Amino acid sequence: MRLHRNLVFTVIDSIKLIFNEGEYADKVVQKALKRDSRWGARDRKFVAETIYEMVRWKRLYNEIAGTKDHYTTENVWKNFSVFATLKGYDLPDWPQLHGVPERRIKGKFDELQKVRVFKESIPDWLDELCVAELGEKHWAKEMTALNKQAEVILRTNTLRTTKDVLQKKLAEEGIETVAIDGYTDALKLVERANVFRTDCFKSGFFEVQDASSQLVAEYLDVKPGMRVIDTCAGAGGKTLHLSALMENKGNIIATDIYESKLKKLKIRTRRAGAHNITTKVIETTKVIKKMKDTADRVLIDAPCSGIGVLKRNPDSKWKLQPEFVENIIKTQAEILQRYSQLVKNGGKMVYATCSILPSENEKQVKAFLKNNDNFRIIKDHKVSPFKSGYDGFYMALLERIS
Ligand SMILES: C[S@@+](CC[C@H](N)C(=O)[O-])C[C@H]1O[C@@H](n2cnc3c(N)ncnc32)[C@H](O)[C@@H]1O
Repeated sequence: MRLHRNLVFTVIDSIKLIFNEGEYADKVVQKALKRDSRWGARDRKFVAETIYEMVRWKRLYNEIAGTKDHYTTENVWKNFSVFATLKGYDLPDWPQLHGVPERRIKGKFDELQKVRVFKESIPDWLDELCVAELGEKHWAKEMTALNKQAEVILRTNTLRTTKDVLQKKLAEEGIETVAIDGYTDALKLVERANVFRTDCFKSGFFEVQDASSQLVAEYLDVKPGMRVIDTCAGAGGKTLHLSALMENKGNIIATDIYESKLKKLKIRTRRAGAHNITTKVIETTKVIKKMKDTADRVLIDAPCSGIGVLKRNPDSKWKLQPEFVENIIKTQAEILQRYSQLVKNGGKMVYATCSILPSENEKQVKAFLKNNDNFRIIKDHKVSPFKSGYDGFYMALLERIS
């Protein structure tokens, strides 16, 4: 396999932005892909996947290359040479790649496979936390799954089209997809492509949304005509899904503490043709108080550690801090308590996270039920990245009974 100069230089520049400037990997990848409009699908795949691989395997590559956390251009090239050697690329005769110790790299890689924190390329504290929460055997499987590359999954917007029509139209635009068993509206891309450039996207025929995430809105058991409050709506991935499930009838109030996120939701709402969504920024507790006891359904897609989506956001491994996880667990308990008050008697609520830690999931629900005997749990569902092949998620369906 050959390496192409302009693609590799794009990767090197991107890695410096992520590691030295703290920029988000997904944003950097998006920017990198815009660098040269002549790049074909294979070039784009190389750039995106190499950036993600170098972020994902940062600790392992650092250990092999002997590089530390400050990424001088020289160190980034060293890490890249580890990547290229392990992936079996022929190293070209470029000055930056002179004297790469290929045999030593392979030997060190084999040696490090015995130590999980290097083998899986993960910070010590995160490994310890997950072992404590899940047990070593379970965590080892999840970690391996979370280090795989994320696939691109679309959710058909049934307000605009059907899954079959979408599949045909995307094929006409050169994008092959397959349906996935058990996920009603999902289509999986056979090969990575820039779906945002398609006419299908511009026409609002789909949203990009992981398969596991597509289970959450369905779990809420909404019906057309209901009053639904999506409390942590963000940019509205699940709000839009709720709107489609409600066939554009009824009323969805999408709230968040960040106006900027709700602004993005408004843009997406227009493209999707969703007419039953209004947005409300939670500036004070009054916003919530006014809506007390009014909702048929409440979705709490709570802020979380994001450990279930490390596959999609490998840079979170390096950005996440133990204090953040501790604090977010407290926030989740508060949010669950506060927003449960929106549910009217006989109404239902889903508490969901994209984490696989029991302390963010079933333990939160258990503690909530202990303090709120006016709610009962109907069911819950843990989505394991290892078993499903998609993101890790948790969802619990609760009902207000008095
Ligand atoms: C997991 S994300 C939501 C993702 C979104 N539901 C989607 O499907 O695209 C959690 C959201 O909760 C918001 N948030 C954090 N604290 C909050 C609070 N106290 N009340 C409401 N929203 C909050 C964050 O801004 C973030 O957008």
